[in-house]
Amino acid sequence: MKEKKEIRVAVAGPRGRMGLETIHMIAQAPELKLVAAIDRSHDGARVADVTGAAGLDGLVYTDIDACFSKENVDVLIDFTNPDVGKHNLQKAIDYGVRPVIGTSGFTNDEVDRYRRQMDEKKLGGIIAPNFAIGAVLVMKFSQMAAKYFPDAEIIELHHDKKKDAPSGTAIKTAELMTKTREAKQQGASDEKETLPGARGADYDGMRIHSVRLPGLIAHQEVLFGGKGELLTLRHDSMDRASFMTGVHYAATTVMDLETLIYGLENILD
Ligand SMILES: NC(=O)C1=CN([C@@H]2O[C@H](COP(=O)(O)OP(=O)(O)OC[C@H]3O[C@@H](n4cnc5c(N)ncnc54)[C@H](OP(=O)(O)O)[C@@H]3O)[C@@H](O)[C@H]2O)C=CC1
Ligand SMILES: O=C(O)C1=N[C@H](C(=O)O)C[C@H](O)C1
Repeated sequence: MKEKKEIRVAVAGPRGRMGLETIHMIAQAPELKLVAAIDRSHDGARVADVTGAAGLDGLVYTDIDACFSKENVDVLIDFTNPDVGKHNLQKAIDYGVRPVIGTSGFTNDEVDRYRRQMDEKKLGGIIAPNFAIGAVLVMKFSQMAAKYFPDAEIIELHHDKKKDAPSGTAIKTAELMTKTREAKQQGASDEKETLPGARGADYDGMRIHSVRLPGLIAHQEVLFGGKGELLTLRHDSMDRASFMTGVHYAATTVMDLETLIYGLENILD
C-alpha cells in the first residue's frame, strides 16, 4: 500500500490562544509535521521553546517570505488578526502554499478575489469562520429554520479579549440565513432606540448582538420567533480543543482541493 506523505505545516500566530492550541494538536497528529511558525517576535527561535510544545523541530520566522523561501511548506494555518491574516493568505497564494485560515474578518468580495487567484493556480485552501463541528451545524440548521422563521436574532457570546464584533461566525450564520429567509426588517416599524445600539447590529433586517465577558470562550444562540412559538439553537465551545477536529480536517483536506472553500460546511461529508 502507498504510504501517505506527511503534510508540512506552518502556523501563523503560534503564541496566540488558537495558534498554541493548533501547535499542540499538530504535535499529536502523525500525518502533520510542523516545519515552522510565523510570529512577530522570536525570529530564529525553536517553536518548541517559544510554545512549550516539546519535540517539535521547526523554527520561528518573523518574515513570511523568508519562511516560504527557506522551508518547504504545504499548508499555512493562520490564527492572527484580520489584517495579518489577509497579508499571510496573499503570501501563501504567491508561494503556492495551501491556506487554512481561521482568522475572522474576511468579506465575501475578498473571498471571491482570493478564490479567483487560487483557481488560476489550482491551489486548494479553506477559510472557515468556525472550525467547531457543532457551530457549523448550528449555521446549517439556522439556514434551514430561517425559511420558516424569518424573524430571527443572533446572540454571540465570547471572551472579553476578542477584538472583533460581531464574530465571524455570527456574520456567516446571518449570511447563510439570508439564502433561505424572505427579506424582512424586524421589530416594530416605529421602534426607537433610547440608548444607541440597544437593538444590536442590523444584517439585512436581522439583529446581531455581541456579548463579551470573562469566563466565556465562544458561544452562539440563534433565536427564531413565530406565532406562539420560539425556536432556539445554541452552541457552546467550552474549550478551544473544540476547534481542532475541524482544523485537522481542513489541513488534510486542502491537499486534495483545487479551489478556495469558504466555510467548513462546504467540505463536510
Ligand atoms: N475559525 C475558528 O474556528 C476560530 C477563529 N478564531 C479567530 O482567530 C483569530 C485569533 O484568535 P485568538 O487566537 O483568540 O487571538 P490571539 O490574540 O490570542 O492570537 C493572535 C496572535 O496573532 C499574533 N500576531 C499578531 N500579529 C502577527 C504577525 N504579524 N505575525 C504572526 N503573528 C501575529 C499575536 O501576537 P501578539 O501576542 O504579539 O500580539 C497573537 O499571538 C481571531 O480572528 C479569532 O476570531 C478564534 C477561534 C476559533
Ligand atoms: O475570537 C474567538 O474566540 C472566536 N472567533 C471566531 C469568530 O469570530 O466567529 C470563531 C469562534 O467564535 C471563536
